Amino acid sequence: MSKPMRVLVVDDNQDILIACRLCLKPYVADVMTLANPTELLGVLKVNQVDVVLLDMNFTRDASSGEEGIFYLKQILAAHPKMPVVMMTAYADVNLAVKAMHLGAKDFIAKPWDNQHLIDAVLLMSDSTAVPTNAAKAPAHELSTPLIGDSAPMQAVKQLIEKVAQSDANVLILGESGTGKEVVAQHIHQLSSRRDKRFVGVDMGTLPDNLFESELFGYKKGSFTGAMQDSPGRMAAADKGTLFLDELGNLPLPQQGKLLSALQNRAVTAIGAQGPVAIDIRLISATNENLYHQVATGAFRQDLFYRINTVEIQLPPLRERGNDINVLLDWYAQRYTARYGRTGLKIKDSDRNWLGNYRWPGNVRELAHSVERAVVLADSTYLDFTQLAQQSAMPATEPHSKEAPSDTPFLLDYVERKTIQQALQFYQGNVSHAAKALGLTRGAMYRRMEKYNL
Ligand SMILES: Nc1ncnc2c1ncn2[C@@H]1O[C@H](COP(=O)(O)OP(=O)(O)OP(=O)(O)O)[C@@H](O)[C@H]1O
Repeated sequence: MSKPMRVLVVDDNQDILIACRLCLKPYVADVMTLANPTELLGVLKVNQVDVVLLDMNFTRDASSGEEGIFYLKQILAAHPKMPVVMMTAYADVNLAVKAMHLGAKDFIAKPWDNQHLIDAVLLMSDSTAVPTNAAKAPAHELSTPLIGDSAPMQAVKQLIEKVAQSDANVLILGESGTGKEVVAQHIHQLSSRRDKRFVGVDMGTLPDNLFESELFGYKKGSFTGAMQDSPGRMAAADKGTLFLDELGNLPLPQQGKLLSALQNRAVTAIGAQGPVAIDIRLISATNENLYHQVATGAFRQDLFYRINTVEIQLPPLRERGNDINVLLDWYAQRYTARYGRTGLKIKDSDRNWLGNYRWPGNVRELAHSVERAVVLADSTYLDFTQLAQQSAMPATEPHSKEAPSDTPFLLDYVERKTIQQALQFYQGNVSHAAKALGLTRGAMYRRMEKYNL
């Protein structure tokens, strides 16, 4: 965390206020909550607030988002530099875009992914430099170590070290949760660009209509609500590293625009007179089969060649042998310390089956499972009972029309099964499955975490 922050959450739903408080408390100095937005300016007057999380709708059943826009304008009129993050339902994304054009720094779709919420808030401590949540200030310490010395991970680490010495474009492939972003950060930190920015962009959640303004930037007055110049994320990464996550989801028209910026090594902001040169190291990642996409025409071959000078394939966790054990210990230590439960141990019998478990969600799933096992632990051992029960559930039951009568939580059962089937249908592609289910990727991950998928 860069500095202790004081966050104000404004939402008329008490459950949301509590959930935000619980989620953010360990990471910030204070989380204030406010159910009545009419008191907002008064609260801001008498309290030091570093970030405001603002709901878009306050009146019961309202969905226009106009209230959120109204209060956003009020905040920015009185505190022009206040970072405001809008909280919006999935269907409100267009409104959220409008809010960002009016000066909001970011938006979070409800239901949110906890890590996304935490990241969005923490990155606001640096929000004056770059317009949105994807820029990370130069850091000399790696935020996450790359745990694991199995043979496939040793090969990956060697490749990381080699490639870090050059400016070659890198494509990282691997299933969801295998650590693609962690690897990208390591490459940056080991490279000569380490003192400059690592700017990450999640292409999977970037709305199509924000692509150009977010990546290439815009000039003040170039469209309604463009109240100040915004450099865009490519320019923000100048001399540093640009990390394009979930690149496989990029629609073809945007692929063309990206390719031309990469070819010309220059970007033209919306409303600008001409291009500005950029010097970036590009790292891309996807869990899509890009070779297949190129073959079917869904991904441009020329763009593919440009981004994959060097390719790093991350093995799934189930193929990393003893790394599972090492990661179990590493995360156990981390979470027992975080929850004040040091001294808890992992039973040998649990280690055995966890070592053979398939870990479809890879390291992300392992980390969440250990955190939950710490929270549920009795006085001696981490409690993996929930994971054991869920992993024993049948993967699919295509011919069974009804849930078993002894299923304790019918809704959860049906939801889990539907998500599982969607994931299977899309061969583990979280973005596609989420889209088919009408969920954001964040909401999808939340459910995958809940059901240990
Ligand atoms: N080798 C590792 N050691 C420690 N933690 C790891 C490792 N690999 C991944 N993680 C942790 O697992 C989680 C998922 O990692 P990351 O976001 O990098 O995966 P990803 O492959 O980019 O996932 P997605 O494709 O879903 O975006 C993060 O919390 C990360 O810190």
